[in-house]
Amino acid sequence: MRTPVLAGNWKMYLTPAEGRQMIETLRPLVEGLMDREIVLCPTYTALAAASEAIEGSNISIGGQNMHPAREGAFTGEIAPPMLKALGCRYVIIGHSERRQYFGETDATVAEKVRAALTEGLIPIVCVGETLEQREKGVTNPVVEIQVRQGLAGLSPEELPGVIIAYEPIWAIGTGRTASPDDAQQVCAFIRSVLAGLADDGAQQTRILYGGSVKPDNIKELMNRPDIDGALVGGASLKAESFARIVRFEEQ
Ligand SMILES: O=C[C@H](O)COP(=O)(O)O
Repeated sequence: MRTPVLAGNWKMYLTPAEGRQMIETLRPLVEGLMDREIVLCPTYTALAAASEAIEGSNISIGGQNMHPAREGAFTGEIAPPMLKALGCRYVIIGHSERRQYFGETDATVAEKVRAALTEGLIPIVCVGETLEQREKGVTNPVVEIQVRQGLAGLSPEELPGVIIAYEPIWAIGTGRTASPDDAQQVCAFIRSVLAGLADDGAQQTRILYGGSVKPDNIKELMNRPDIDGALVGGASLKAESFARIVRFEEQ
């Protein structure tokens, strides 16, 4: 039995005050839901306010990225122990926006995954194909390379400590969601790739879907056997819509 994960990625939105307000509104709407993990990933500057605002609740926080080193002369970067010190339990690694705009590769993803696990952070590792790759019919090989290289060097025992987020790039922020069946197909394929790395571990590893997840499609997505939750962008900025997603409630 895999515990569902509903994670909100605020990207470069919400100031500390706006983030705090969002969490204060969210808390009563998701209170008592202990059978799922509820995660918010604010900007670095909103992490401290979010950390205070979630205290005593069933909501956790995570970083959107981090540097793999524990410290060093890396202007503008944030180290894993700094995320930990702010109360983060999770960290998103290799989001397609990081890969597209900031030159992240499967090799840097692998380095960061290792650093996150060493620090006791749960990495949410993002993979997914472009529209061009989907149209060429190469989704599976593209995703397989990202999974294998991004998780390179992990032992079979470490695998269940990682969360994979399948996010087709063409579905991010476009309002165009992969159909639940298409998303299920790729998530099942990812699980088969994981099974090659760790037989039992693959059954325990959570695989999320991301890309225009909304209250009106979450239920259908969660009905699929290999989709264990969602990584939500736009719809996680408002407490009401994120709460509906967390509760698997259609509008
Ligand atoms: O990290 C979240 C994804 O990029 C999905 O974003 P979206 O829900 O706005 O499409």
